Amino acid sequence: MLASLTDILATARVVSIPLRQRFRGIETREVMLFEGPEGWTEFSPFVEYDDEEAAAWLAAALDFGWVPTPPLLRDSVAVNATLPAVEAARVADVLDRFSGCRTVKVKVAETGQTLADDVARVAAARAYLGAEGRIRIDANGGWNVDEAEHAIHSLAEYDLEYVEQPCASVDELWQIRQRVKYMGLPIAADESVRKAADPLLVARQEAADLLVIKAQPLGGIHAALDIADQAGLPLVVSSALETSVGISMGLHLAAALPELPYDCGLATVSLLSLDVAVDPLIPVEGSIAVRRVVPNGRVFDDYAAPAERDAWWRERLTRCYALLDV
Ligand SMILES: O=C(O)CCC(=O)C1=CC=C[C@@H](O)[C@@H]1C(=O)O
Ligand SMILES: [Mg+2]
Repeated sequence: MLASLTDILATARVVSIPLRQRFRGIETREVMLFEGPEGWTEFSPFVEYDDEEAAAWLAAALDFGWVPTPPLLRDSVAVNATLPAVEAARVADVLDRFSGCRTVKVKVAETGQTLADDVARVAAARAYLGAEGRIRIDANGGWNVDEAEHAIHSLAEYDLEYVEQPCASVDELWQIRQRVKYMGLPIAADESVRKAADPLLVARQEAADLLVIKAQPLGGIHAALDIADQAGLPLVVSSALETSVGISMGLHLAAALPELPYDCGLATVSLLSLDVAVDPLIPVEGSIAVRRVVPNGRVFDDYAAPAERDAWWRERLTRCYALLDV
């Protein structure tokens, strides 16, 4: 038995934090935070996720709050800027918030937008970064194989580091990987890892060149390290749009990986209009120090979720806890 439900609920707080701009279809991020013997931890599955999917996020929160973290191999992690699907004219404004990041991940294939919007956004990111910067794109599975091939051809002139989840299924990823192999452009899997019944299938099928791993969806730092070890592919650690408490979990995962060849997607506190931490985990000269954070009690009060949302999260946590083997 790791933690009792009573202990978890005793310190639990739910906050509702406005985003600076819309990201993955939301404008407010609701998260639940609680404190274990190892420190503060975060449980923040997106609200539309069902209990079965959310239970892995709870396992992660308990792992970070109640189990000592594995040995750390680095004390800071180089991170990328994350550029939501904003119009090209706003790109510089958004990227100014990511101090010193040499890599930008650009969201593409947003519902309601066109390939021309993506080209304009990626071009603006390249103009901002100059020739030395790295650009990766993330389509969140929004293209079919033909659309992905066409889009990749249109965007390749901006010199892409890799393409994250261009298509939704493992089979489609395999196909697009074959089609663009001649370009030397790596394909990364994200949803095919974190939302899959078998997170290792994409690696076994050779449908990706690298994997994006996220601590909360994969059941925590220890579970993610296990998956990383078995996958045998290069890895990028990325966030789940958490507060600094959840980002700290991701940083500890990144710091424990034997190899870390890419900048990590852990700078997303900069997408929030405020953070819960006294000293937020935001990049300084392109890197974030690996440390735990302590929430600011004033944020708990000023940004407390409304009573009915607080009750919803407590009920959700209780149902997810019942699904865990603790
Ligand atoms: O990887 C990054 O640069 C930041 C994290 C990020 O992009 C995401 C966080 C949360 C939800 C996802 O839709 C999204 C992603 O697809 O990787
Ligand atoms: Mg992604």
